[in-house]
Amino acid sequence: KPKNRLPPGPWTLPIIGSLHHLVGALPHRTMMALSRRYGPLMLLRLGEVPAVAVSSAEAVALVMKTNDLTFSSRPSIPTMDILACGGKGIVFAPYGEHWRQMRKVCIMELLSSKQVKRMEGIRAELVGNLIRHIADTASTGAAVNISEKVTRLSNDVVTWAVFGSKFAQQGEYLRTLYDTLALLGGFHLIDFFPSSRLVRWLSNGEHNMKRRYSRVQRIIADIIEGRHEAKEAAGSGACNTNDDDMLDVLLRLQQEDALAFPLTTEIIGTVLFDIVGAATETTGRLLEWVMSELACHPEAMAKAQLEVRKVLGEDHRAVITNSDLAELHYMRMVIKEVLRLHPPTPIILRMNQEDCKIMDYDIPKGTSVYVNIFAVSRDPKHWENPEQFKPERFENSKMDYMGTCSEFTPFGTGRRRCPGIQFSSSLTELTLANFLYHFDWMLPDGATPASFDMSEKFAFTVSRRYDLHLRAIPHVSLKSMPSK
Ligand code: HEM
Repeated sequence: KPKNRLPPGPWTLPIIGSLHHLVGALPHRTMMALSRRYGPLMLLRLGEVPAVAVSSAEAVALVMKTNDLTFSSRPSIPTMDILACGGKGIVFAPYGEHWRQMRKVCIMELLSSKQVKRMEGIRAELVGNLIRHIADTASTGAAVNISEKVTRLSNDVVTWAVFGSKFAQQGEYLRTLYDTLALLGGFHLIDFFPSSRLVRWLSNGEHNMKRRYSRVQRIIADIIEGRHEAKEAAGSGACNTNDDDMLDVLLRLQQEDALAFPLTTEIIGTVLFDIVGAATETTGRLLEWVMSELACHPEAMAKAQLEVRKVLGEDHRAVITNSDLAELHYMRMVIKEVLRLHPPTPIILRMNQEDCKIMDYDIPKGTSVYVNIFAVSRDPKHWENPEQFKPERFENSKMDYMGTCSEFTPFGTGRRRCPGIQFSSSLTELTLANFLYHFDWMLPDGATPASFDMSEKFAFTVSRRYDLHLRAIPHVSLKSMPSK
């Protein structure tokens, strides 16, 4: 067999390969810098694991569109495999019949337009609570920790969508989920030397992950048991499928037993973990970066505020709902520009199920593929002044984030594209419109846009390194804040 022609890559060391280029750095930025030197397809040897980094729109189109089916699996990584739970969920599951079934359930039942609509009143209530809380903080003259508030808001919305209103184990469930996700974002030697028994013996990454994940599954099993008991106590007359949260929907499908792969408690627990994990980290991060960029660009902030206040009227509207938002074109351009500069998941993980040739290079079956969408959406070949925050670049442009344009794919593209776009956009737009309508925002004392720290922290998603604190000055009279 002729020798494979592999993509070029940075110099390697014995045993650790290219790991020394990446350890301790922000991987999306380091990979971007390396790819500018070695090309849009770059071979990395992460310990004993061969990986290819994809860093241009042309390469994204070939990998995620032309060869979508070939590259629609996820790599097998020891700590991640524990969360994949033998392929029972969605996010980490390898491509196959089981994933296809769960993806269909996700799109048709859990994240359907009906479910997003069902959450409308709840979103408005939770955003209203936050606006009131910010107004209270503003009246004391203290700064608001935006990072913390938007993370909690997105947690509350998604847990409500999944489990209904507050449930007894919510605190414990979210704490364990966050611990598990934090562990996933960490560095584990075993992920780079999966065949080494010595590393497995020395490293505690897998052990810790198993312990935390089994706690998550136990809590879910308790919640499900409680739900069954409550249903029995309420009797059959209490069924109203219009009010079903995601757990109710899955339990109904379990009872109907019409799926090719019957839903077990473990499968339900895995899917719900995937959805809560995928939703909370990303939407909170996006809102955090939107407010950071606007605070550093007062002219864009003023323009967005003017638009919201003009479209919604200056008559001190108390509650803004999703149906009010259709005309907020500039605000949507701001969101796109932030997704371009700060995609919450800057690297998408894929794996090819077959040998494949891309740009004349061979990508052997089973290679881990790191699609660096961060590098792609800052590529000077496609973006003028790519490092500059300029929402106006989307003016008169048809470019959206639905995966049609390979140079801008913050939600991925192809078969594995994010199924939560509508869920996420409706919360992002509603929250931002309320923030802009009700308050003027200022950097905390002493900070200027030029000196403001915008450094990043990578842990699977990219957040601010330091929480964002802003001072809120109510724009409308406090009397017109959404009432309790
Ligand atoms: C700003 C918000 C969000 C961003 C930027 C984002 C981004 C992404 C990306 C890049 C992927 C991988 C796509 C690929 O492989 O091509 C993904 C997958 C996924 N996302 Fe999101 N996401 C967001 C919000 C959400 C929300 C709110 C939910 C659920 C309520 C969600 C559920 C999922 C699921 C289940 C997958 C796995 C899909 C699969 O593997 O088939 N995401 N997301």
